[in-house]
Amino acid sequence: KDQQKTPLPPGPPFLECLQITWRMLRKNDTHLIAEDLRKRYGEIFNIRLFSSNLVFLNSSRIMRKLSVSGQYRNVTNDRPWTFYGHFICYGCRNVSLRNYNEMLMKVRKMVHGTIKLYGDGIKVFDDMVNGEIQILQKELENSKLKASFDLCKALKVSLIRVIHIFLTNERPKDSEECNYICDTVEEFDDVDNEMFNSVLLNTCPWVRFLPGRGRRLYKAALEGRDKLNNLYLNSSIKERLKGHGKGFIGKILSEAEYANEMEDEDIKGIVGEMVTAGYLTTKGALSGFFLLILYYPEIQRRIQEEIDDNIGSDREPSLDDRGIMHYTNAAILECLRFISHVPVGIPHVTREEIEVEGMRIPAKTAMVTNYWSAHRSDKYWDKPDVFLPERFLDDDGKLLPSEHILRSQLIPFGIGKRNCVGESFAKSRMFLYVTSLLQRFNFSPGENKLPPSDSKLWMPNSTMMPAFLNCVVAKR
Ligand code: HEM
Repeated sequence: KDQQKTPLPPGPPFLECLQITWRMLRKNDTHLIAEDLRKRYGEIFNIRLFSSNLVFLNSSRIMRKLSVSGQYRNVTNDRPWTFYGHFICYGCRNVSLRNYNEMLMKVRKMVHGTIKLYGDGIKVFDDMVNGEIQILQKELENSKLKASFDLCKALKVSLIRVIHIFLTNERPKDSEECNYICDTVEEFDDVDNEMFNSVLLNTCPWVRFLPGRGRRLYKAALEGRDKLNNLYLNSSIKERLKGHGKGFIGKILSEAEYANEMEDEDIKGIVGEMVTAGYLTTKGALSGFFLLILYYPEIQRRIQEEIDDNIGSDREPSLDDRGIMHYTNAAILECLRFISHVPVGIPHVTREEIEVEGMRIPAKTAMVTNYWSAHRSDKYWDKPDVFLPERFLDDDGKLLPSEHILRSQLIPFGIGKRNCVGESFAKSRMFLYVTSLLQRFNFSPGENKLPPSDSKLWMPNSTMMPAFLNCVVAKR
């Protein structure tokens, strides 16, 4: 009786819910639909589908309240069932698709500890990434004769190489090995992404037994997964990497052996996830950043000025420089806000019924963390649809401190118990790539048309990135 008194969050009427769901399935632009609905219904709304509910959380305030505050956090951090998690990730044995329990906390702690960049010192990380950036720089230098260079493609190879070194602590031996690694990672990522978004397989898992698209996709995902496992976790590589205890795989294998709690499937799930999460998101972030500076040459010029004044041209940028590069940091933060690379995050699920701000969210309800609206709402941001790094600077041109109210609205990596474990890895690579490339090159639009500057107009995907990025690269 009491429950009936507390209403569900507001939302559109039943027929409109059906139309909305159909559009989400067809176009995958959940973030844009959700922003329209937020304007009508506010920070929490509900899309009702027969007996189930899909609740949208549309501001950092409400996401923080539900995932961080003690009253809620133990019951709002599970994940929904997905075909991908169940059939490809060995029954959700990676990090992102596990439910919130003691084992997840242990796995997160282990991954955090292993991913911790500065465990071996900033210098080791600088050297690893800078070595790869130098290879990319050489490629860019050779591109000067071409009228238009596909920067997306060059970044892709470079970032896959970084992930490979991060995992194994070894550089690819030669171009043949590098091509094989790139092909394997890309093949896995493409099919992984498609499968993650496949409505057909997520709603009707039995189609994997029938001839047709669903079965083909399922088989391709299994093949991609096994090829990746063979690349990184075959028995001789495991032996070698565990032996030197370096790189993510070496460290996690030693940790797992020590803790004696992880099975082969856990390691495979986690390593596969490091490849997809570690590569795709950062590729999206960097290609988005360089697209934006092609549209805003003034911003490119100001970053270069800051590099010239603080780092100069005689040495490579280092993570130690971050503290003095206020404008560059502001531009990176603004890029993360403006694009919202993972616009609707990974859904959370309630374990028990909860009441929040006079609304009831039943147990087992999927909650969509709508980062897009959190970053584009005019309630929290002045001119939200304008790319404006200055918004993160104070009157003296210094970066606003992280506890500043405006900075607390920016949550591209999520917050609370399920926040991104790769945040510092992603931010560090962004800083080094941006500063190292702008130190040596000017980027300008090429002859071909560019994708639109506003990610609102890009092809929607679970990780947003421009489809291509043709530009002219000139040595400074
Ligand atoms: C610009 C780059 C990146 C962005 C914008 C990003 C964003 C996110 C977001 C929004 C979430 C979901 C948070 C939630 O559910 O509340 C997440 C989770 C996660 N991210 Fe990232 N991420 C990035 C890079 C990375 C990297 C480089 C790695 C690994 C090397 C990584 C690994 C993960 C993992 C394992 C999770 C799941 C955490 C959990 O469920 O407990 N991410 N990320």
